[in-house]
Amino acid sequence: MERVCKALTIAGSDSGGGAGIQADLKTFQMLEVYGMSAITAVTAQNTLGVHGIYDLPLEGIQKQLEAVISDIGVDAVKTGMLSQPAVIELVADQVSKYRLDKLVVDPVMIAKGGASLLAESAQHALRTRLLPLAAVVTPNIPEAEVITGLQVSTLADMKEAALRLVEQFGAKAAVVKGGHSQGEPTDVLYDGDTFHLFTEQRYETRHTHGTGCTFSAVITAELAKGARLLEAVQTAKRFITLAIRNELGIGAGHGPTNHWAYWREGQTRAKEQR
Ligand SMILES: Nc1ncnc2c1ncn2[C@@H]1O[C@H](COP(=O)(O)OP(=O)(O)OP(=O)(O)O)[C@@H](O)[C@H]1O
Ligand SMILES: Cc1ncc(COP(=O)(O)O)c(N)n1
Repeated sequence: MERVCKALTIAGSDSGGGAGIQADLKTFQMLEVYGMSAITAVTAQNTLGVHGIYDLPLEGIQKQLEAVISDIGVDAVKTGMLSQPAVIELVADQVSKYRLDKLVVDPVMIAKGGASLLAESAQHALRTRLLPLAAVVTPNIPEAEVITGLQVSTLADMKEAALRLVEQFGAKAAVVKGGHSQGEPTDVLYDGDTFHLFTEQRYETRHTHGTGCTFSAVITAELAKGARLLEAVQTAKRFITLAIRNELGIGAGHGPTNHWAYWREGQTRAKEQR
């Protein structure tokens, strides 16, 4: 029997299917990783925005985590929308208790449409409880600014923010994503030792809902398979670039990305080599 790699996402549900739990599970599947979820909140959401947020009771979140960790096992785990400070405390406790060292923290704060997905009162717990446990943290530019207190405009600022996330806040590595910058989107990885830059062409499209979730889900899936962080980020950049380039044109607002584009490219390449 083949060895099955398993990844868990702890995040919010996006009824529209483009971000959150749904984006994470689709991404895991496309990378041949068995996906599991612990839902923190249910959002009523589509490409036009977030129309309602319904937090789950803490007990329900804890039960989901214990159920999957105790029986199925987890090779890597990621966090997305955590909503409230108590959820961060709970997740930090569980990650420590079960020694889940391949932890990818996507510090989701605000949805594309402007809805808040993390209470301001939770920022302290994010900084002090979760970041020190992270194998890698993957903020976009506004999130990096909130966490570090720096103003991030240039590539040098992105590097400084990534450095601080590691040296000051205790993450083992950080990727500051450049989707919100001007010009070519460059992502900056600092692995505690070296900076690595990942640049691709910018695609002018409104279909970028869930890019951050998808990007961090690829990193999680690749770490679950045993990839090194640098390789995992390289794969994430390729995956998200293809997912944006091959847009699906769904919905009247910020549509989802194409979660099967990377897989399809692999299929095409395999056919050509036959
Ligand atoms: N228009 C674009 N063209 C190409 N790549 C992009 C574009 N927008 C974002 N990216 C890439 O997508 C990934 C996610 O970056 P981004 O900064 O958008 O994250 P995010 O804001 O957390 O996403 P979201 O909040 O939509 O989930 C990064 O690799 C970034 O460089
Ligand atoms: C449940 C959930 N998690 C994360 C996001 C962030 O994605 P985006 O910034 O693209 O709206 C979201 N909108 N909804």
